[in-house]
Amino acid sequence: MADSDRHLLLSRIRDVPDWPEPGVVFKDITPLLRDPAAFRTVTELLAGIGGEQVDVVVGIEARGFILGAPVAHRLGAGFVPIRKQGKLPWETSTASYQLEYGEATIEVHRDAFTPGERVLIVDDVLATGGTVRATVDLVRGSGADVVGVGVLMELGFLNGRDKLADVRVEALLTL
Ligand SMILES: O=P(O)(O)OC[C@H]1O[C@H](OP(=O)(O)OP(=O)(O)O)[C@H](O)[C@@H]1O
Ligand SMILES: Nc1ncnc2[nH]cnc12
Repeated sequence: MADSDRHLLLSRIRDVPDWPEPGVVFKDITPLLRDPAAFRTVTELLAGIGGEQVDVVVGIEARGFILGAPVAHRLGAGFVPIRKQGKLPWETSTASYQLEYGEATIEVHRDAFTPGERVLIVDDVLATGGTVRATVDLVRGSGADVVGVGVLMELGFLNGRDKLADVRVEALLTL
């Protein structure tokens, strides 16, 4: 990434100390989304991680939807939402995991993928890696192939990659 792009993105991510609980420094991307140049830059760079052979982009609720959908559009791919428990209307596959601040369960529709489809997973933050690990397992469990994971930022000190040795993970920024 160009230095100018890196500086632009870093300048649009706001640290919010002690949110949602004491001891967590929350990385707020709303200033980045609000800035057309920064938003477009992130979308283009994440699409570049996928390359040309992506059939489906998976976005993880909620911030992964905001980044994943424009990436899918740009790649000419479909979009599949991975949602928090209880939000999807049809039959689902489910996975649970720990977060930096709590615990969560995610779901995907059982017919979301065709076996052999090439999937790019998109999210805003890789922290402890639990969310992406659960997502990779859901996608693979349906018979699709994960070609990579693209995140806007990785919180390196939380060692999320330790859970993801079997998948290609690209972060635009490492903090
Ligand atoms: O690597 P991990 O430790 O699993 O954490 C990363 C996840 O945490 C945040 O989502 P959150 O569950 O807070 O949901 P939100 O996007 O709805 O705020 C973030 O958007 C990632 O999805
Ligand atoms: N510190 C953090 N900021 C924003 N999103 C997160 N997801 C997990 N940890 C996070």
